[in-house]
Amino acid sequence: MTMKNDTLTIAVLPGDGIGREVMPACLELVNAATTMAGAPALAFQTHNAGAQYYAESGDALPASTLDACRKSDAILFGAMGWPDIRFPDGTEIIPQLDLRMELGLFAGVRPIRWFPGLPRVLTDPRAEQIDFVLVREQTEGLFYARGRGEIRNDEEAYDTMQITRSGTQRVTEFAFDIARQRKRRGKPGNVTCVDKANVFQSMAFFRKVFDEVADRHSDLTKDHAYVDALALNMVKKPWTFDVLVTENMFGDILSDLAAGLIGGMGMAPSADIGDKHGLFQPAHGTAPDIAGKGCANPSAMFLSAAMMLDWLAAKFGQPTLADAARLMEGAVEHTLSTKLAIPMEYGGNANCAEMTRSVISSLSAARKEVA
Ligand SMILES: NC(=O)C1=CN([C@@H]2O[C@H](COP(=O)(O)OP(=O)(O)OC[C@H]3O[C@@H](n4cnc5c(N)ncnc54)[C@H](O)[C@@H]3O)[C@@H](O)[C@H]2O)C=CC1
Ligand SMILES: CC(C)CC(=O)C(=O)O
Ligand SMILES: [Mg+2]
Repeated sequence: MTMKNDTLTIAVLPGDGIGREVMPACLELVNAATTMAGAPALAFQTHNAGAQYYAESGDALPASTLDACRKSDAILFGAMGWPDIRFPDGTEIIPQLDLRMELGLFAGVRPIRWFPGLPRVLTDPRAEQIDFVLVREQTEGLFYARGRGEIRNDEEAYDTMQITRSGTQRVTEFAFDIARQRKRRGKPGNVTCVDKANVFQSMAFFRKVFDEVADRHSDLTKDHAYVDALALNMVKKPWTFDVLVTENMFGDILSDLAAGLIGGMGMAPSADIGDKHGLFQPAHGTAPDIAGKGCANPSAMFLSAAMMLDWLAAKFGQPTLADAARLMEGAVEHTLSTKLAIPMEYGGNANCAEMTRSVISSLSAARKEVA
């Protein structure tokens, strides 16, 4: 695909809570990195959505915002939701789930890797080798129940899990693609199907379709794990993981557990990818407990934006955008490994503004390392 003109349009949705704090920091860094890399200009267009906007306007995801997301080249998303702001039926305002459905963002890509300089949560020195990708199905699974669940009476409530052949095939194919890309960089080239096929028919079906897809990828290996044992091994030996693929709800839970392995949500980026669209957001939420204090770690937002630049580089054949992504990752790594700034999330003194300043000032060092 070629670019329509010289500029790529990025729909920016800061959202709520710390989403509004880490987003401006991120735009500053992306501007600095793309300029340094000589990459095409990105036009950021900010749009309203989220719980706070709902409280002001009565609309959580305006049609104009959704339309802008559809028309944009990529979407950069902070975080949305606020426990005290709810729809009249009591449900939480989480427009990101609507965006996933509306834009067909079926693959939640959640890489977890340890960065030199981070305090080790796990005592085993092999924890420094943690580097795996969790691929979460995002358009069905147990989240299918959203808006469909039923509290039948004061004694019973029901939610339904949906697993389809097409939904499982596409996310599994996606996971094998990632494993192949990683294998080229020396990783094992293995995909683990994470399920609960010993109990649920839906999960046995997920595993069956996974196996059919795996048979088409003889250059890669596969295995299976029940989600409970997988959770155990995620804590005991996460350095053995390569690519994991799983259902929506399991993926939601495991991705926060995975972030815990490297010390917190502030280092956990993610990408929501579909056939046409890509939305990039940290895996964390709006963090009401720290919002407004300026102390959020913006690194997950930075690393999510780097994933966006890589995705745009591949989509539009613009390698300088990938160069900018390497600069951003390198700058985060340099900041942490030299202890130029230690995020408050990790017991340091660097608030969001200080982390941002340090990462931007580390771009030059990252450029020397990349060269
Ligand atoms: N993708 C999204 O927009 C998501 C939205 N949410 C929404 O966010 C709200 C809060 O949810 P929680 O369950 O509290 O999850 P959360 O991810 O917002 O926070 C969990 C814990 O991690 C900490 N944390 C998260 N990001 C951090 C960062 N960048 N730097 C330092 N510490 C960080 C928070 O302070 C909190 O202690 C809810 O309304 C929820 O629905 C939750 C998860 C994802
Ligand atoms: C608010 C949630 C539904 C979203 C979430 O937790 C996530 O995307 O990880
Ligand atoms: Mg989550």
